[in-house]
Amino acid sequence: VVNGDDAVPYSWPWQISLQYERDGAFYHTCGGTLITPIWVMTAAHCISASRTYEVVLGEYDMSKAEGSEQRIPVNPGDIFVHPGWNSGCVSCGDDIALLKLSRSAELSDTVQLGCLPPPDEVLPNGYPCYISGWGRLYTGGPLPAKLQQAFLPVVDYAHCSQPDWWGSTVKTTMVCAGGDIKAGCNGDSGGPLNCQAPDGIWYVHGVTSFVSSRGCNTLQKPTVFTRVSAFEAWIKEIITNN
Ligand SMILES: CC(C)c1ccc(NC(=O)[C@@H]2CCCN2C(=O)[C@H](CCCC[NH3+])NC(=O)C(F)(F)F)cc1
Repeated sequence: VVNGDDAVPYSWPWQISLQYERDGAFYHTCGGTLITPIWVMTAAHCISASRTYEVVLGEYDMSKAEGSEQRIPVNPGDIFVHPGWNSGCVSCGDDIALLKLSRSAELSDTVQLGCLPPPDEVLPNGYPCYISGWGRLYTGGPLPAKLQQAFLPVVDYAHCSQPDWWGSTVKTTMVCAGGDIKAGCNGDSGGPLNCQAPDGIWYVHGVTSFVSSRGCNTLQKPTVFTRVSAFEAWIKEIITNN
């Protein structure tokens, strides 16, 4: 997250860290959202068939064990990438995947479920949301130890698809947010775009998908998220049938 700040510890308790194994150790590669005690939603582009994954819940400061962490392996056969995903075309959309954990997470003050928005709900321009993640602090920069967050207002499709913004690269199955000095960055992929409804409930409206290859916080290139409300039938189908 570029130009964000340290989140209040465990204030986004559905945020997870997706980690892959290399030489016996695990490394953060993407964010994700716990949507049921045993299912995690992340981005399809975070998944490589050849890797072994683990989900870390109840994480805050990656540099120390704080006692709330739960490390749960993901079995390779329990990774469901959206059938429409094309790894050579992030702008084609469908950048969403579901991971079934090898055991249920224990819910607590530090580990909670993220709520899915009403199906097909599209937020208006300027709606206040927050991105959270352990992605780079600036383009090409380091990963933070502590979970970061940044205020990222929605940029509606009419604005986001303008020629000098994302043009035809953005689709209506995506949500844009930001476009100024705050942005997601590499490593935030798969994480949530958190938006509070008038009744005070937080909903996860986006799965962090892409930023400009010219730099994470490029003006008029808002962070682009998979629009969760466009995929609720698929999410329900996968969870119901597996
Ligand atoms: C023009 C369109 C097809 C297009 C749009 C944006 C990009 N962006 C990028 O390639 C930048 C540079 C590093 C990774 N990255 C990204 O945007 C990657 C997704 C890459 C998927 C493609 N392999 N996502 C992220 O870094 C993010 F924002 F989710 F945290 C690439 C292509």
